[in-house]
Amino acid sequence: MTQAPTGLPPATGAWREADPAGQRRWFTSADHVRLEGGGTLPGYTLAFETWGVLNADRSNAVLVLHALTGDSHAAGPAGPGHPSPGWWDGLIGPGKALDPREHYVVAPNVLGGCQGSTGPASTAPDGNPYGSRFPAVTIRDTVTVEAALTEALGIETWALVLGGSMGGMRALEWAVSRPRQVRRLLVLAAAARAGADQIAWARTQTAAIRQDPGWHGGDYHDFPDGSGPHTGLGIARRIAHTTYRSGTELDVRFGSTAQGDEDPLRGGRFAVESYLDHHADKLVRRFDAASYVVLTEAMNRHDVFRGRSRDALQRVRAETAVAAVSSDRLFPPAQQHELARRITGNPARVIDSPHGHDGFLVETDQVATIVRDLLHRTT
Ligand SMILES: CC(=O)SCCNC(=O)CCNC(=O)[C@H](O)C(C)(C)COP(=O)(O)OP(=O)(O)OC[C@H]1O[C@@H](n2cnc3c(N)ncnc32)[C@H](O)[C@@H]1OP(=O)(O)O
Ligand SMILES: N[C@@H](CCO)C(=O)O
Repeated sequence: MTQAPTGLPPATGAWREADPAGQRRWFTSADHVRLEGGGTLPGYTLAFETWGVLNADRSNAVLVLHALTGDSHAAGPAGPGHPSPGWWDGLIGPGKALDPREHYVVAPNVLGGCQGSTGPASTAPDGNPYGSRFPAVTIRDTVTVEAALTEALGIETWALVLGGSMGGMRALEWAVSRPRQVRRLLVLAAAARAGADQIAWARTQTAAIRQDPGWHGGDYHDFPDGSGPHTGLGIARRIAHTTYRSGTELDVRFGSTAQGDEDPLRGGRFAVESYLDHHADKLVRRFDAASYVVLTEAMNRHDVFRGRSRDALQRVRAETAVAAVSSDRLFPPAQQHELARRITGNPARVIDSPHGHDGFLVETDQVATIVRDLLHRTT
């Protein structure tokens, strides 16, 4: 119950051991957190998974940060609490770019999430779900609580911090706000701040959730019938998933083909509609709509320059790589080239992929090459 996973005593907080069959553990802090937007949390829990062992001089720790609907299960097979295999299984494991025989890999579930960390569906101190009372969080807030987990794990400096999309925002914020703690940095498919186009797509999604009669102002978590804004969340996912893939990919894969023996002339679906329905159904089964809103809005507020000088990126001390996906229409490569130039003076690496924004999840071989190159650079 109070044993730190590395065998090290936690500086603050308490550890709770995991699913008996899984690797997931929880770090709980009773520290009161003051959030950037003015809200507060009277303590919090972060779920996380680890692979490998922290070495004697604590120099081999790697922080892996997930995207919007990801979780702490970055690697390994599906199992209890994890209906899918790890989302970066191609990157983490023996013989892979992040090898647990060499690295101590840590993957926390984000604050505000719904896969073990404190979020709107969690129980507040009064015994009821936070629901609409869950405060607004920012990417900086997520880093603040991850820094507490870092300290509790006995890690002073990360050998590498990496992530894509929202994970890339978190990684960048780590390197800007805590430059001495990040020796290497990999930002994939993310930008220094959210742009109007990303905020606009996000707004359409959060509006779909909030307009669902099941939303009830965000207070639906304890309805005994399990009802909630499931339709709105499904619509949000359909919109989002379209932005996560390229138009060319969708055209090549699906064209205007009908789904199975359905007839679009008689109310049946096109194959691409069925594909989006499938992704919507899958997300609704595994994700909380209020977490989706909280985290989407955290991404909208991402801005490493807020309250800092225009030279904020000059704070980064890490050996840095920024990577773009060639067909990303949500975070277009121009954003990563600009970010890379401002940190390193060079353009971003480009992952050649037809899969759009999701390329950072799909093209693990190319991501692995970038990780290996970065790890082997001398600093
Ligand atoms: C359960 C968890 O905890 S997962 C948490 C971590 N997940 C994430 O971070 C990201 C969430 N997932 C995703 O974004 C994407 O699914 C990715 C990027 C991981 C996978 O991308 P890809 O491998 O390219 O998969 P793709 O987009 O082609 O989708 C494949 C699915 O669509 C289904 N599909 C394909 N065509 C159709 C169709 N015409 N009609 C219905 N379904 C279809 C496939 O059967 C497959 O289903 P399955 O995933 O249930 O096996
Ligand atoms: N498809 C991924 C990436 C989003 O940026 C997710 O759902 O988390």
